[in-house]
Amino acid sequence: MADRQRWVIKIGSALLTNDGRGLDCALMQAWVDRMVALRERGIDVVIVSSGAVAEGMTRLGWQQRPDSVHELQAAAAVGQMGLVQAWESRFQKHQLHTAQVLLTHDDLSDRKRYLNARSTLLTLLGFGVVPVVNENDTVVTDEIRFGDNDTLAALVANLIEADHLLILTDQDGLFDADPRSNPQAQLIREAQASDPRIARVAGGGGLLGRGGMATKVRAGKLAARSGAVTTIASGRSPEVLIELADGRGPGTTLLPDTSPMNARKQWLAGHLQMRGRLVLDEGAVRRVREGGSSLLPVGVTDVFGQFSRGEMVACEDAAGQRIACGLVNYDAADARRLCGRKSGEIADVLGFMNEEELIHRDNMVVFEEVGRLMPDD
Ligand SMILES: Nc1ncnc2c1ncn2[C@@H]1O[C@H](COP(=O)(O)OP(=O)(O)O)[C@@H](O)[C@H]1O
Ligand SMILES: N[C@@H](CCC(=O)OP(=O)(O)O)C(=O)O
Repeated sequence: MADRQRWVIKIGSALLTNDGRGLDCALMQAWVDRMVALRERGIDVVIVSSGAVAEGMTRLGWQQRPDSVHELQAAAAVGQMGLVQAWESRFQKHQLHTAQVLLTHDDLSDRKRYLNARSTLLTLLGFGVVPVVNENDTVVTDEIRFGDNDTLAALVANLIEADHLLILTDQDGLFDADPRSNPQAQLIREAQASDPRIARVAGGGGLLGRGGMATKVRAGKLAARSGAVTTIASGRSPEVLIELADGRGPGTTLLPDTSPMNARKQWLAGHLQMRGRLVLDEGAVRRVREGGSSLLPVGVTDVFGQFSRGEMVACEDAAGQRIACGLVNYDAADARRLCGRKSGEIADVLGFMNEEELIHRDNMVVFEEVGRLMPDD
């Protein structure tokens, strides 16, 4: 859990559908081949795929995007079939499965549904499945929609605490003016996601998509809340996926204000409910507080509550004072069995081993570390 990265890759309608001429299956295959290469390098991928309306219009033989909401919803329902078929069959070539995940705004604003969506996505990734997310266009109305998939992708990046949000579009990145109308425009290579100047140069989009650059810049700002770095790049060259993984920087990079790790930890602390408590002995308290260490089972004396692997638990000292909280690598029953045991004994005690620590440092927030109070549980 601690050492694999998670990337959300958002692909816009114009790119995916050959500017509305139909799904570009050859380009999709090229992306899929690179996504499989990313997975082999330890990067799990969630795709946010636009294009349902555009593909639905092609399938229904419509030349003009309709104004009526019901016609748009009907087109999205038709086109969504094409999208999922196309993604599934491209991944099938690599013996991998995809999963369709259709979300609405309500799903992410209701706490219970938010946590359910989070668990489902993480479970899918754990099974080696590639989730393909889109807005559930058939049931949303204007008042309750995300509005564009750039925003949806950023919220998905928050949901799964992604390391990276990659927005693939039809331009090389964010320019200092819209390059469609200003051929002299210059590419902006890097900026703080919160910099108001980038919001000023980002304009609206083309005929098929919705948001243009304005929503992509806003998505970068949203994604930064949970520590994700955003890259806006051209999807016409699928090699950008590999270049990014190599640390080369195509397109425009939008950075969180604090370090990605700190932002992610603050997000975790503020957004996940605590499901249980671990009581730490003095040595573990010291190591977690002062030594910057992960929490090992040997330093845990008691476990309270029912929780699953990957859920948030509180860490307390013997007097009940909260020291930290974090995402736990073992469920409550296994954590109980591991109390006081050395990491080398985990496989003997449980018959398997996920990780040698109960909570990895990267998934742990120590109170002083982020200078804020923990959420209520
Ligand atoms: N400052 C800018 N830099 C680059 N592109 C811009 C800028 N302002 C507006 N745009 C427009 O945004 C478009 C991409 O957005 P959009 O059409 O919504 O794509 P997608 O379908 O990939 O979401 C570009 O084709 C471009 O015309
Ligand atoms: N849910 C819609 C998304 C529309 C949308 O945001 O498009 P885009 O700006 O191309 O990412 C669809 O699939 O058509």
